Amino acid sequence: MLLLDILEKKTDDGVYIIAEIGQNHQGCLEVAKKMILKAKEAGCHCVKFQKSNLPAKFTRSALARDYVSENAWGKTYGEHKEYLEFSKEQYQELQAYSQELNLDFTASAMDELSLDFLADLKVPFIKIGSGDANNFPLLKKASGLGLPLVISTGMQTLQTVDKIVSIMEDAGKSDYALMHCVSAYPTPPKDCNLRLISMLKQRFPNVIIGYSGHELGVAITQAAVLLGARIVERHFTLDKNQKGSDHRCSLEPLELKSLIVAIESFKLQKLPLAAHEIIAVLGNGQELEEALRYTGEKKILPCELPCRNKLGKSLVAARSLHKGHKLQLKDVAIKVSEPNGLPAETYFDIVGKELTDSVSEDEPITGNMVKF
Ligand SMILES: CC(=O)N[C@H](C=O)[C@@H](O)[C@H](O)[C@H](O)COP(=O)(O)O
Ligand SMILES: C=C(OP(=O)(O)O)C(=O)O
Repeated sequence: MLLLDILEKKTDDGVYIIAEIGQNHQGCLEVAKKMILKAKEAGCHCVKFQKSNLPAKFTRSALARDYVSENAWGKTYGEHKEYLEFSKEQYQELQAYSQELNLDFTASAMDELSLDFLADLKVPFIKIGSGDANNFPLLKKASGLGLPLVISTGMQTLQTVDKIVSIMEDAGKSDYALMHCVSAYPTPPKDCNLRLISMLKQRFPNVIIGYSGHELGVAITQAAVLLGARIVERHFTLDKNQKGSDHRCSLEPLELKSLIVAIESFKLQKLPLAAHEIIAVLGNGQELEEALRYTGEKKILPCELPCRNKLGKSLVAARSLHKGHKLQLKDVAIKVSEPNGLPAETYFDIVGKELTDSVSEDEPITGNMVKF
């Protein structure tokens, strides 16, 4: 199945399934290849990795901070992330292997250099993860690459989602999808907020809506499809008990296969179903009911705050700036910063605002440094 056929609305049949290998390969190329093969055997259409250029994605102090966690692959967060990054040659090898298996191969671009990297690799589409959904310059650049985009919306407000759509519209882009997502690992069923899929479909009738899930099990993702999600992304693992932050909320091969078989059995032309019809189809479980309960507007949920604080993007100084300086866009970069600065969605709001304090290059621009 081609993602583009769904994005260009050439078919109203089929759900495109992405196995998010992410960093569950444990930094090992052979494990990554085995995962690609298992994803193919499970019936996926695409395998996805995460691509970062570390100094472009993180500030120096975010990379230097100690990473004390049972999931750490290094003493500092930078060493941990470096351990999990593949080189260009390794990407090429994984891409060639996926192509042999007739599987789409791509990654999320977690900074502007990684966008260039993936465009050079000629991936079939680029994923923008929730951590960059409020990174408006990255979205603008991505919208100009001539490649389809799949954009997640976890840990963001409705205002930010509206802005993503207006950036895409300004670029004349129609080959993109929005993924409903809640950035909590694992996401408790009551926070899955699945009805936001219907809200997104209504609000943006010309945009394909998908679901990137981080909950345990497969029933809630099946419900997402019955609500009309046309793209599904789930983290994938060979063994949930391995070391690593994402394994627990990932699907093992047999579970992923069972999800795909279930999705293939749905009569997509008859969708979307209402919440009570979904419960009738999938069975009456408390978790499903919680996930389908109407919770109102799209907002940043308390369960997403740990992820937003750890991996959300902030405004940082692109060069050292003095107190009294009036900020221009070229003064500001967007990175994961420790401590956090102003959230990335304020990027355009700070133009012309005066700094009340000096700030060094690569340090966060915080709210109390800017005269609003
Ligand atoms: C928001 C976002 O990027 N989330 C990603 C996709 O879901 C995750 O895979 C993170 O990369 C992962 O959880 C980070 O774990 P650690 O911090 O242990 O490397
Ligand atoms: C963070 C990512 O995705 P999501 O926000 O969909 O979990 C990603 O694809 O790297």
